[in-house]
This record gives sequence, structure tokens and C-alpha cells, in this order.
Amino acid sequence: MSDKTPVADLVIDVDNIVPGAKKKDPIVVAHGVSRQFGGLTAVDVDHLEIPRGAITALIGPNGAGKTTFFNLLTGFDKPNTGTWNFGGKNLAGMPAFRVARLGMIRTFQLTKALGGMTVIENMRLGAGRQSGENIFTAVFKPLWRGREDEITAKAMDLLARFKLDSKADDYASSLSGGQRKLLEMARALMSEPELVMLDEPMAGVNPALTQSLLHHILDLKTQGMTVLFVEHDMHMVNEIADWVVVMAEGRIVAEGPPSTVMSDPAVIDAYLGAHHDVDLGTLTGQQEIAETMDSDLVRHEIEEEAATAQPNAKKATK
Ligand SMILES: Nc1ncnc2c1ncn2[C@@H]1O[C@H](COP(=O)(O)OP(=O)(O)OP(=O)(O)O)[C@@H](O)[C@H]1O
Repeated sequence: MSDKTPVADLVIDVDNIVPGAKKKDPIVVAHGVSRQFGGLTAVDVDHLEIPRGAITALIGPNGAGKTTFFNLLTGFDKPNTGTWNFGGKNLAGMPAFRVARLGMIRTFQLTKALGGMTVIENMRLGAGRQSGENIFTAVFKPLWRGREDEITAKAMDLLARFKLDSKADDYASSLSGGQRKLLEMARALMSEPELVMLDEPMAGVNPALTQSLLHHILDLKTQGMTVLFVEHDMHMVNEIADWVVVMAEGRIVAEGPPSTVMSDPAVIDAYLGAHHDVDLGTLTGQQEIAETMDSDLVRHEIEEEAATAQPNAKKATK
């Protein structure tokens, strides 16, 4: 389905791919990053490099530390130790909004679309601070009017790409779980990021939208962006990832191209624990995906999706 980036284009030493392997052109380099919660070490990453211009999947069992690691890299949490840089810029200690401004944008496991705002309003938020919010420029409306029109045009363009343009004036709360994932991804693109980090983009997404989401992620790479995503759906990982990083108990335990990593017995052990009867490459459908992830979350999102797909959700025009 996708044009995978050859391994030789990603790593320096193709014959010695170990956790922490040096990349030819890393966009993120993390070193000695750890995070403790009380007595629990949630993240303990010795060294990790994320290749630029490729799609990297971060996989691992529940509680492996994937989301915590995302939070640390993007400034939503602070580590106990460690340094990391993005495009050569040191990000340690930088707050989330500044990280985002530098071009490293993330989405969340549970979407953060603001239900009480319309789809288009959510999109405008993705463009960051707007001149109209500033008291000085607010007085000189003509100065920022053009910029506002530009933002709206860009938002409508992206919504059309994600087939959400007909819902621009609907409240975000009226969208299905899958549509909210699309909205969050579209909103992330408003600021033209270099690195897009997606936390479980497929969780709870109706199978009808799965292919569409896959294509959108592949499209990000075609447009020159780097993608790092956390995912439990191994079919998706196999299909679109150029590179896979495996976390277990806070550490990076393996990395490599999907075909190699998925058949590594150490990964199968770490990932599936006692469930050796489940084939990493043949899980299908929501039911089986739920076996390897938080099934309550999947159930909740599926129910939510059914409950929120209601007609008549247009925002009343003033
Ligand atoms: N704010 C917190 N306070 C205390 N413990 C936490 C906190 N956040 C995460 N943890 C713990 O840290 C560990 C790693 O959690 P994390 O959510 O990063 O794992 P994960 O790999 O993303 O899991 P999942 O696949 O289930 O989302 C878990 O044991 C979790 O309970």
C-alpha cells in the first residue's frame, strides 16, 4: 500500500540494528530520559533517535510508558533526568506551547476536540495565537482581517481534505469518535508542523474510517512531514510504518523495520506476555484489537461514536 523508506536510508549501520541505533538524519534525539511516579519508573530511555521524513511506530504493552514518553518529548510533563533535541534544538524544560511553535505537534489518545466549539472554530485554534486577540491589533482591525481570512481559507481547505468541510459549522461534540480523530489531525496540520505525533490514532475508530485515516497518515509523509505514532493495531503498524520502536517497562527493548521487529521473539514476549496464542500480524477487527489494549477505552469510544452520530447538530446561525 505504501512506499516504505528503505532501511538503508534510515540507519547508519544496517547490520547492527540495536535499541538506540544511530539514524542517518534524526529529527529527534533523546538521551537518558527518565520519569518516575513515586516508586514506579514509567520511562527510562537510554538513547533514541527518530528518523526524519519517515513514519515511526512506537509500540509496546499497556503501561509500557509510551504516552508518558510522548508527554515528556512535547513538554506536557517534566522528566526526572534527560535531554532531547528536535532538529538540533534542545527542548528539555521547554513548555508545550513553545514546543508546538517549533513544529512538533501531537494529538491525544482521547481526543481534545472542544465539543462546545464548532469544527471550524476548533481548526482556527490550531493556527495558534491570532492577531485579533491582541488588544493593540484589535483596534486596527484591517491589519489582521486579511490574516484571519487566510486562516479560515486554510482551515476549510484542510477540512475538505479530511471530508469534514460539510461539518464546519457543527459543534465538535456532534462528531463521531472517528471524525473527532480526523478533526484533531486536521487541526494539528494548521500550524504546518515538521513532526506530527499521534497517540493511538486508530483507537475506537469505526472500521469505515480506518482506511481514510491510514491514507491521511501516509499523506503526511508524502508531504515531507515526519510521523511518530503510538498504536496497538499491528496491521496498521505493518502497513504504514517504515520503522518500529518497541517499549516495555519504560525502556526501548527493540527497534527496526516492521517485518523484523514483529517476528522478534523478544518483542513477542515483551508485547504479548502470556498471550502467545495471539499472532501479532493477524489481529483483525475491533474485537481483537481490544485484546491488546485498554478494552474499556475501545468500548467507550465505540458507544460514544454511536451515541453522538446524530442529525440536526448544526450550530444555530445568528
Ligand atoms: N500521572 C501519573 N501518575 C502515576 N502513574 C502514572 C501517571 N502516568 C502514567 N503512570 C504510570 O506510568 C506507567 C506508564 O504509563 P503510560 O500511560 O505512559 O503507558 P502506555 O505505554 O502509554 O500505556 P497504554 O498503551 O495503556 O496507553 C503506567 O504504569 C502508568 O500507570
